[in-house]
Amino acid sequence: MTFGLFDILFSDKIKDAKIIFVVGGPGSGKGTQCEKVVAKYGYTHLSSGDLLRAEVASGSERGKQLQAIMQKGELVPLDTVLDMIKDAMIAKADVSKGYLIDGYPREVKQGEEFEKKIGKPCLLLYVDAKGETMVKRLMKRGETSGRSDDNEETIKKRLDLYYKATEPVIAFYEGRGIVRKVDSELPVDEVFKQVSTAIDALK
Ligand SMILES: Nc1ccn([C@@H]2O[C@H](COP(=O)(O)OP(=O)(O)OP(=O)(O)O)[C@@H](O)[C@H]2O)c(=O)n1
Ligand SMILES: Nc1nc2c(ncn2[C@@H]2O[C@H](COP(=O)(O)OP(=O)(O)O)[C@@H](O)[C@H]2O)c(=O)[nH]1
Ligand SMILES: [Mg+2]
Repeated sequence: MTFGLFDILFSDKIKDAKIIFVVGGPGSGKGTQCEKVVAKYGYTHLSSGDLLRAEVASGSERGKQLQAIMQKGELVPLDTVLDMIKDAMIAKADVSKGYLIDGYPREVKQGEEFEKKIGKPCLLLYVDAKGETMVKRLMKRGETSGRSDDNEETIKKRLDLYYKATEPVIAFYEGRGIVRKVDSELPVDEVFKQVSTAIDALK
């Protein structure tokens, strides 16, 4: 691997910024909590799903391929998501004191690659809700979201993949002592109190 001047400047800039992984099942409330963190703490919110949907919306050839994968509830190639996150982080590097990386890592390998190319997270916020709760919320969101993956069949696949591939991510970072679990069965503001406690504890 070679490092260009650009990479050195980049790692220098984000060295002091806090990186928070926000992990939880589909529909658990990650996006909802991240918006509130942005409002209170001024962190930069980067939703990997939103970045991918923006690429799809651009109508590019790459977007078409992504759309097909997302429609099936599968994971897009690791490098694709990571490059998008990295570019978005660079774009905000001058103004950002912290980053919320929402919906990433989806599997342990994604976390390892992120750390190699970008940096280490200081916290993993685990947004926890029951499977039936998540399905209910997504079906409801699907009435208005316009998201082609908010349908019963794809929701089931996303949930299966979450339990299989993403839950091990939480165990992996528990080993490092940086996981804080919030109970997303509670009302949004109660969940946010737990989120705030976890963020306030960062030094
Ligand atoms: N790191 C990521 C993030 C997203 N995706 C793809 O993008 C889709 C939508 O991602 P996201 O918006 O994060 O959806 P959910 O996890 O279902 O979360 P949300 O509750 O925000 O809908 C996923 O099903 C997957 O196909 C991916 O492959 N890799
Ligand atoms: N009742 C309740 N609904 C919530 C809560 N958090 C999120 N929701 C709803 O659940 C749906 C999914 O939330 P979202 O933030 O998009 O979850 P994400 O898929 O994890 O990003 C949305 O329609 C939210 O309004 C919560 O704490 N309580
Ligand atoms: Mg979301």
